[in-house]
Amino acid sequence: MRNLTKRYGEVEAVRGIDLEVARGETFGFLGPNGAGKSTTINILCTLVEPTGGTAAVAGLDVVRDRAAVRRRIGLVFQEPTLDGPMSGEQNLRFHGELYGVDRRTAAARREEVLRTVGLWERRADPVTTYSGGMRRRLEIARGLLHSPQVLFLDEPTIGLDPQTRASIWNYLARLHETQPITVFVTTHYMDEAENCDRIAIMNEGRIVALDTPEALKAQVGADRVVVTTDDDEAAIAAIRRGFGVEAAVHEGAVTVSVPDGAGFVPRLFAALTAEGVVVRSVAVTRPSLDDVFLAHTGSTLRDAEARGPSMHPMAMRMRGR
Ligand SMILES: Nc1ncnc2c1ncn2[C@@H]1O[C@H](COP(=O)(O)OP(=O)(O)OP(=O)(O)O)[C@@H](O)[C@H]1O
Repeated sequence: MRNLTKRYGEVEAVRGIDLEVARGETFGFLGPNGAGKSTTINILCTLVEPTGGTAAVAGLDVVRDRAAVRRRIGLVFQEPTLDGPMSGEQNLRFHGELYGVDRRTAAARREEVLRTVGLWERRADPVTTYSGGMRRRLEIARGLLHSPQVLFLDEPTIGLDPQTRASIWNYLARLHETQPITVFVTTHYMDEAENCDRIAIMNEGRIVALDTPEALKAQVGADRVVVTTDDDEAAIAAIRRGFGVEAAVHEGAVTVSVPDGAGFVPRLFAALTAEGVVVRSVAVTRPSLDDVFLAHTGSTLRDAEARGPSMHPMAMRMRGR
């Protein structure tokens, strides 16, 4: 994307995005409701034309080479778009015919994607008998059927229980082992964003943060080390002398902020023991992606999740077709 913009009348939904996602990358797209994520994905999927700037997917311009882009992408929406009375395999067969999947290889390809998402044994059962997680996995299988180079997932696990969400990410990880597919995913779940190679946080039409989850968390600042001792005053003095940092008692425990908590703990132990201070417990908390999100957008991911999904033009538009 190069200086990508999209304006809806007075609303500047996307305000000049520059972004490059590498082949084979799992890229997470986060942001509060109304940040412009869906608009951006809609442009990449050729469902919406940009007002300005350019975007290319798999090397092809999303405006000039629209049909070619469509053949190279797979889409998984929040809104279910499966045919319930048909079996899992029939759904895939139907989709394969729509997408012109080669008939000679179609059956083998169906088996491959159904095995990837763990639904091969249930392929003949009507989709109405599938659980929510199984349906979502079938949608992912369907998105993969025509061997896309880029898979777009718009909140693929919303409304699913934590175990099922984890299993879907397992399938996505397994997918990466077998094919060099690029995955572009929006999510409101912090733990899911952790699975991404890199994430971008969007706010008010702009990308406000872009890096690996680890690097983003490191930018937020220090780890917090919380230690309970038999003599907090002596501990605080020892930390000041030994490390030149100020510790303080919060909620009954000595608390200190340091850049590398895990590396600090053994040295802290040694210093306190040398001073005759007995350490009862030590805990290290690292900055979470929620802290990152909060720092950049002024709200937490959980706030964003609690507000729920707003209108999703991509799913609405596709259903309307
Ligand atoms: N078809 C449209 N017509 C007019 N305004 C729109 C349209 N689609 C999106 N917008 C506006 O553009 C802005 C960005 O919306 P968008 O749906 O891209 O955000 P989002 O980050 O995907 O949010 P959500 O997480 O709620 O889906 C919002 O102010 C929205 O109201």
